[in-house]
Amino acid sequence: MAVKGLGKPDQVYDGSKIRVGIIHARWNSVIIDALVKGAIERMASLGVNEKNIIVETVPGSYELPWGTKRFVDRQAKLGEPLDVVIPIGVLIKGSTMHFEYISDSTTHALMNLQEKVDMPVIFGLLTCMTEEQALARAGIDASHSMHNHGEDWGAAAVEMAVKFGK
Ligand SMILES: O=c1[nH]c(NC[C@H](O)[C@H](O)[C@H](O)CO)c([N+](=O)[O-])c(=O)[nH]1
Repeated sequence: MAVKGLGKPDQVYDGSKIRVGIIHARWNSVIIDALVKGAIERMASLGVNEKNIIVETVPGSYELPWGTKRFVDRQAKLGEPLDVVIPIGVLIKGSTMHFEYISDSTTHALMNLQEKVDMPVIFGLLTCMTEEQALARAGIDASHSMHNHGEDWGAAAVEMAVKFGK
């Protein structure tokens, strides 16, 4: 019996009235692209209009917190305010402590950002020990051993924006 993983939603949420921002890093782009695609496809299946999904990028995961804050501010200034934002990054452990420091600092910064931007900031950071782990969590490993985590992030974005929107 599968124990781990996202449980069934308490109801199906209608995303037709929300605007979502996706801001993704450009490191490990093959994995990033699969995660972004999965998030967009799941949100479209929940009624989010693709013209209401705005995609922005930053160089790496470390830039996600500041980039997200400025992205949210910019959209508000344009008169196209976001209801929820999904920062997406893929960190893969190398031979130094770089991975640990970016993973930890970026995670805390994204969590704390929610109060500052007053909207849900979905946690779309993969922190993987190997490339194989990252490929599996984007649903693109050879054995398709796991589903695409981007789909979970898309579903969480719709639920949080609809359930707790302003
Ligand atoms: O998004 C990532 N950024 C990474 N580094 C770049 C970092 O996020 C910043 O862009 C850079 O340090 C400049 O600020 C990574 N590694 O170093 O391994 C990584 O795996 N993933």
